[in-house]
Amino acid sequence: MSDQYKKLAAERAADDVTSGMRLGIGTGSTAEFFVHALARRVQDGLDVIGVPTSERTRELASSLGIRLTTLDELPELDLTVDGADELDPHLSLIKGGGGALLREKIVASASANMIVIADGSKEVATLGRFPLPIEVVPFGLEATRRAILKVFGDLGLPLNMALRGGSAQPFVTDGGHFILDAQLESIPEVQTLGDRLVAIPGVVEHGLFIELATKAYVAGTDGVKTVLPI
Ligand SMILES: O=C[C@H](O)[C@H](O)[C@H](O)COP(=O)(O)O
Repeated sequence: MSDQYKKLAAERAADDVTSGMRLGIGTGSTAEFFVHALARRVQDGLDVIGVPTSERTRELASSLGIRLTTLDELPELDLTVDGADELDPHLSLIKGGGGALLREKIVASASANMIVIADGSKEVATLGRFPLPIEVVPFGLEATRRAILKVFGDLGLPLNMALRGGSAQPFVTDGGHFILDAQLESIPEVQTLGDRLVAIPGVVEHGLFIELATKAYVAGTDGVKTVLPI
């Protein structure tokens, strides 16, 4: 069922794309529906150029005939369309469930607008039910882990964090980093937490996307609704 809603939201976002746009193209199962919808429009003559947010998305978009480039070639984009693991009424997001948060955040930050596409299960009043992905450099992992836990302790958050993939075979991101997933239950102060995390030297990025999304299409039994940040 949720696949059907992901597809509906993705197709609505594809309708917003106009010829000449420079597009950031997201990662994940919802973004894949967008790539397919966009490819159909490209086959019908839509002229766009895209910057993918992961190798996975690059392969899919390229195989479907979408013209691609890199952010170095095209450092300013008109619109990024991407999924999310959670979105709140301010359109603050948790992203990175698929491990692509770093490139996704760089691409979204280089875009004038960002549309989030999601099924209704991703909507929450307060972020935190979904484990927060934190991308870290492998060097000094244990020291970085302790520094992160210290931040959680200072902010009264649960000290509950796991290395994605496990220590025997950690998941490695496109950038060659590891991911720590923090089960925080509820994050009342997203900005404070984000600021404290990026101040830790071993932290590359975290999955909190704050003031990046300009609109969301959220699909459910009542169809697709447009959400603007409050
Ligand atoms: O790293 C992955 C991305 O942030 C995804 O956009 C996010 O995890 C949502 O993925 P999905 O659309 O598969 O639920």
